[in-house]
Amino acid sequence: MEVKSIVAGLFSNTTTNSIQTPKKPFSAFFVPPSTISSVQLQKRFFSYLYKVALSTSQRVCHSKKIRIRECRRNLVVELASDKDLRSEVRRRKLAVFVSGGGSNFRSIHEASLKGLILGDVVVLVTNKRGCGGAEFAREKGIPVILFPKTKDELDGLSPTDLVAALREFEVDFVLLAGYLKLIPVELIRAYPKSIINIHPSLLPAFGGKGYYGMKVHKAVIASGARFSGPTIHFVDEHYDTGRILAQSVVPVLPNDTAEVLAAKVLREEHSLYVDVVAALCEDRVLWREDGVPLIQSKENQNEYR
Ligand SMILES: Nc1nc2c(c(=O)[nH]1)N[C@@H](CN(C=O)c1ccc(C(=O)N[C@@H](CCC(=O)O)C(=O)O)cc1)CN2
Ligand SMILES: NCC(=O)N[C@@H]1O[C@H](COP(=O)([O-])[O-])[C@@H](O)[C@H]1O
Repeated sequence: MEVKSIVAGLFSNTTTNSIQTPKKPFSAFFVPPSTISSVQLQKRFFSYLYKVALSTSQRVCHSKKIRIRECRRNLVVELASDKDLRSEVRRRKLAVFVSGGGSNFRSIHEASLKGLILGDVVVLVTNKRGCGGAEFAREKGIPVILFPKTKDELDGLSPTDLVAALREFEVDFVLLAGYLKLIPVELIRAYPKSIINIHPSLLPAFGGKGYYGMKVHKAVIASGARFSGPTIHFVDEHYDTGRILAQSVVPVLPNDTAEVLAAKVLREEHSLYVDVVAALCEDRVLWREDGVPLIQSKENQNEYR
């Protein structure tokens, strides 16, 4: 029998929307408060419960851990999988790559500060030291790295040095957000299934070399497409050909200009990117056997999208 049902049995008939208290105390352990102090009683109760749960968990649910915490004068016994405990205790470290204003970067940073993302932006990477994203990072005390090294940016890092720098920052995930240079194979090999990019169209349409920024939205309008929207995908060696992870749809209206469409898509990007990064940091991205990545619902572990 799974530990959860044993533990639930301890709290049968109690309402689930309040801190649970035992309905049928253990006669062997439940000594009327008049005999011993309530603190001693609680300690004895916790100890018993922990032994029961632990022994059962060792027999039945090796992947589960018992987390017993005292809530006011009552006991709440919860089951947490290794994954829950790990994701609960370890915030992920994020590197964001930008080339422009950085509104997606700002949105992710603010979501992190609000606790919507179980991770923190620990470094910003850009090919344009004066861009809006880099300025914002400096204002927030986030280190800025220049990449790549070019004739305009002699201080830029080489691919090898970039990988070393990201390792130094203990980066777990790399998020491209308006970065306009090709990510080198050295970084892709160093961070397998850990680099994602947001693109402002429904890939595979309107993607690839030459498709960035307003060029994308102008092409969508000119094509007569009735829908557009952002795509978040894993990054491989080529532009916009990595595995698609998430998309969101935006209607293209007959009198939409490229600028109007860009604004609608960008708004959708901010929401989608925060949701996807939150899933990444909570280990809710899983890979289907045919190689398609799926996002597990936070509310229902049996639902994916
Ligand atoms: N290895 C990868 N690197 C990058 C990817 C990727 O999927 N794999 N995505 C891009 C972002 N992007 C689309 O989402 C993109 C960015 C830039 C270009 C492009 O054509 N760039 C021009 C140069 C533009 C400039 O320097 O101003 C070019 O290469 O000629 C296409 C798609 C980020 N990196
Ligand atoms: N192909 C890459 C590309 O076009 N990326 C796009 O650049 C913009 C960056 O905005 P931001 O700097 O405000 O986040 C975003 O719309 C993003 O989808």
